[in-house]
Amino acid sequence: MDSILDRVAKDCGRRNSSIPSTSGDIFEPSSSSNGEAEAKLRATLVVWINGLLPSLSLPVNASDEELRAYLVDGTILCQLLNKLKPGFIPEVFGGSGLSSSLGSENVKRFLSAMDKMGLPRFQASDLEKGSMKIVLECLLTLRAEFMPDVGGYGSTTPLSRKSGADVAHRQELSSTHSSPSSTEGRRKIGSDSKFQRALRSPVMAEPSAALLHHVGHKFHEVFQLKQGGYADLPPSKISEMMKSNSLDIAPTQSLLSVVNEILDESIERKNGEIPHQNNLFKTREEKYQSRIRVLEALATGTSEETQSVKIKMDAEKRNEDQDVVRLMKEKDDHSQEIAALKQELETAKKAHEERCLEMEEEARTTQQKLEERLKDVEILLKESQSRAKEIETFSESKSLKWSKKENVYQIFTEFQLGALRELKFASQSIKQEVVKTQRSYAEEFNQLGVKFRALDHAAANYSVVLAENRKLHNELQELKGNIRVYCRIRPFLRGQKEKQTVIEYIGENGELVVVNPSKQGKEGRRSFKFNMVYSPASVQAQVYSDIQPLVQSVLDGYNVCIFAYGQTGSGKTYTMTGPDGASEEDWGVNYRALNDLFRISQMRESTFKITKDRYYVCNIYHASSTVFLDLHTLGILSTSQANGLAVPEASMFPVNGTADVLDLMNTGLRNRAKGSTAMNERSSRSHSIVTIHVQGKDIKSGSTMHSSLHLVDLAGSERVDRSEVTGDRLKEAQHINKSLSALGDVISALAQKNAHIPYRNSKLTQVLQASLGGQAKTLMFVQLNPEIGSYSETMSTLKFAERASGVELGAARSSKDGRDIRELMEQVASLKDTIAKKDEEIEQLQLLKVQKNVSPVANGEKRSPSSFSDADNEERLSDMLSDSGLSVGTETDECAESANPFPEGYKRPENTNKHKTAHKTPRPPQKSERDSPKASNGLRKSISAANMLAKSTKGGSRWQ
Ligand SMILES: Nc1ncnc2c1ncn2[C@@H]1O[C@H](COP(=O)(O)OP(=O)(O)OP(=O)(O)O)[C@@H](O)[C@H]1O
Repeated sequence: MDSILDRVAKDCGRRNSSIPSTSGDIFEPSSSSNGEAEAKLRATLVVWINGLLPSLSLPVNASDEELRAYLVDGTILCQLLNKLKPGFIPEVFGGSGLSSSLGSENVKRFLSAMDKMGLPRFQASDLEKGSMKIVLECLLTLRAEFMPDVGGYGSTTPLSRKSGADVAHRQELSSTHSSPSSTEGRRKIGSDSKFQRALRSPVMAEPSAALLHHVGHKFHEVFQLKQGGYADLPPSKISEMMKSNSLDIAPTQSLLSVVNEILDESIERKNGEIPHQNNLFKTREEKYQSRIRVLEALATGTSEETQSVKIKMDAEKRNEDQDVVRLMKEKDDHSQEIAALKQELETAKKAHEERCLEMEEEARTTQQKLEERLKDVEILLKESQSRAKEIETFSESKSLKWSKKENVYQIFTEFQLGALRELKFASQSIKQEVVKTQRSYAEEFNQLGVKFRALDHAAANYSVVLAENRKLHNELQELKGNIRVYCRIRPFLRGQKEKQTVIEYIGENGELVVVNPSKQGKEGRRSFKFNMVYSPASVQAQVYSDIQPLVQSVLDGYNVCIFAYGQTGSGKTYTMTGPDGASEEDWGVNYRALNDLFRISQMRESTFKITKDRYYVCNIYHASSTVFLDLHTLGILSTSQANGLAVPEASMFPVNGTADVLDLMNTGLRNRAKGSTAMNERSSRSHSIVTIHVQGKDIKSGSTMHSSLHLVDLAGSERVDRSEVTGDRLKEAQHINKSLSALGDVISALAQKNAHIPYRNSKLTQVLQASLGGQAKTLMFVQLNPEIGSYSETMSTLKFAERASGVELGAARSSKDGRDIRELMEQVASLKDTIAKKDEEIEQLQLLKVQKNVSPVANGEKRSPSSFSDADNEERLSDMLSDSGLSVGTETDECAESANPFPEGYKRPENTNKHKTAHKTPRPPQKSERDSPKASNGLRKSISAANMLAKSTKGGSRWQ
């Protein structure tokens, strides 16, 4: 079967001379060759394609192969179709270098689109290498489909003159009519146009005109009146048409065209639904074709032939009628089917419309939401934009700031780098210097090491030398027998408001600086140096630990005297005894010393036997009365007595331990006179002397030892104006001061090494004579009150102490290990000398006496020895004995001044006369004295002289 193109080409060729062309380009009379026609056709198509896709600018005279080359990848085909029917092929592969697979995919899509539209198509292989005719035919069909005005195979209006917009407009119209609501209309239009096309086709152009002319427009009327498609014609109409002989006289071509159109429409309608009918139609088409050919032959053939043909045709016509009936029936069936389908379509359409409405509603809501969201987003966007602007501004200012800072830092860094360079330079030079210094330092260090070693050696030597010095100094002190002076400063008392002190400095080596509050600068300062100075913070144990060796030396046979001196309230009793009701910790020197003596004597028991421990307490009141615990006779005896006692033996009590001593001491303390002054609430109004007398024997050597320990707490000196005392208390104070000044005189005399030491000026000095003038170890506690108000007393106390520290007593001597014999020997020797001197003096006295006895006679005032008063005699004798080293205890006028010198509860000794006599009686000569004939002789002489004198006055002697 010839293709449309062939037919067109043939028709063109057949009629090009007789039938003038009313159409456009391709139907113009050709040069009789198919090639030219094809070329024209191609050109027309190319122009059309270029019109739709101007960007392509395909060459108009492109050959088959050239066109193939353009179209082979299907891109242009798909684009063309999309142009005609937008979005019909959703995805088109394109671009240069498109792969063949994608190209073939494009072609496939184009072909399937053609199938969908029910348009004839070519095979993919045709495009690749087959006949381009089929391809061009297909494109022509496509053009005709979308551009009916132009026509399928030709156009009255050249395509190139039609704008793309017109085409698009038509397409739009077409698509508008193709909406579901106007499907029918579209079909009608489509059918109508096809029919019109068939009528207008070049094939039909001339015959149809002729036919119309010959058949009196019948056929034309039939088909012109037709509205809608052939399928829509009612069966009655069709049978009417079939029966009418208008068809018989209708030109073959017209019939053929109509049949073709009907078939096309049928195919169109049934496409996809009844594929097998296509074949049927095709067969039928062929049949008609043959019939047409027969009819044509008839038109030109003989009458016989016509007859036979007519018969044949009648038969065929009958068959055809039958076919028509059958077809009509089929058509009815199909109509019913179509109605059902229409109904179905309606329902589907309704459902679809509902769904559309729903979807529209949904879309509206979604749109609203989206709009709201959009608004929100817009607001957000605005905010973000403003924020972004802000940030931008801020960041700009920041960056400006940072850049400024950067500049500053840069300058600073540069400056620092410069400084660093300088520093590096400096550090290098310093390093060099350091290295130099290190070297020199190392050298110096070595030298220093050498020097240090030498210094260390010297220091070691120095400490040795220092220790030796100290030892030597002590030994010298010992040898010199200086009175040791320990100064103790009382702390401020509780409740004392004024706490300004006169003590400025306390040195470790006994230095003390006192400042005068009324004087400024150097003048107001006075420094002193003693063996020891105790600060107010010092405690009893510490103080005692320093004097302990002294106490121990008592058991080595030394006489020791410790006495406390100071103004009233300066802490003498505190140091010597301790505070009232003292605990063991607060015990004073007295308790601790006694305790030690007993402890050490017990420890030495195996080597040294203590044969006699004696203890007595002596209170000197008003410096005139002496109270002994046993109320025995009172008297101050010679310090030269072998037992070293200055009081009679009768006053001694044996003690066996500390407890006994404590009892005795407490009794003594109770008996001690006390009174309250403005300076001290519990002022001691008497001197208190505690004496321990020790006698012992060395078990090995058999040598004997006797020694004594005096612990003296003097009554306080006081300025009566400050102590505000009156009456008896004033007298008391005056006496105390007197006895203390007597002590001061003795100390001064001793310090100045006077020949005459006025021991006898007071009882106190007489009692202490052995310790102050003898070869005893003597220690004085100088007590100070640090108050500013006591400055003058403090100064006089310190001056006194200074004088005392200068007193040299000579080396202390122990009575142990025969020393007493040596001492006695020496004593004897000196006594011998003294006695010799005294003998002479006595002789002189006797001479004097004789002269006196003679002179009264001569003067007429003869006076007997008995005419000397007791006092005169005692005085003279005492002086004589004192000068000769002997002392006689006398009860001076001071004693008489005291109305009742005994403390309460004590009675004056009964044997007053005896007492008086006794203490005026010279003591019996000692054994050593008796042993020495010369001494005893001299002594006897002196004693006899004394006795003689005594007898002349009182006639009694203690040593009788
Ligand atoms: N070192 C000290 N530590 C604490 N208190 C002290 C010290 N020395 C003295 N005292 C206190 O000072 C006051 C006076 O002391 P104390 O009676 O011993 O003086 P004194 O010199 O004996 O006086 P007086 O001569 O009038 O008898 C007392 O209350 C005593 O307890």
